[in-house]
Amino acid sequence: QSLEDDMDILKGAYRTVQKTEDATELKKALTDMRAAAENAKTQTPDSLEGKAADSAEMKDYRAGLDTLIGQIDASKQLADAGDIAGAKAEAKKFADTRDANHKKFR
Ligand code: HEM
Repeated sequence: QSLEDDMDILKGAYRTVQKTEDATELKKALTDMRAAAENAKTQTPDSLEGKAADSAEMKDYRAGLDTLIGQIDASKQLADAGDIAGAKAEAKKFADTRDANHKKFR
């Protein structure tokens, strides 16, 4: 599963997170997003090709994904507690993390 595959999964599942009011569907989409973000951490983006895994740039890249994973977990906790509106409000923050990291690494 390539980084592009991971990003395509993030895109599709994020759309579901934003659209759905169904708790089961919401939780599944968040779980799918988390797995894709975890897999993306094992990859090297084209923009960082040749950088060592422990380089500052690669650490910054993985930190961006950890920020997203933290937000996904916060949203999932709210969804698990039955707070669908809260989970969706938390999920609005994903877009800031996406945009900031796309500026740096895409
Ligand atoms: C909700 C969060 C995010 C969504 C929906 C998203 C979505 C996407 C999409 C649709 C693409 C284009 C994929 C393609 O070419 O087929 C992409 C590319 C990319 N994204 Fe994201 N992204 C998200 C978060 C992030 C984060 C947090 C990072 C890094 C920390 C990141 C790094 C990248 C990079 C590096 C590319 C270019 C892929 C390459 O180098 O081949 N994205 N993203």
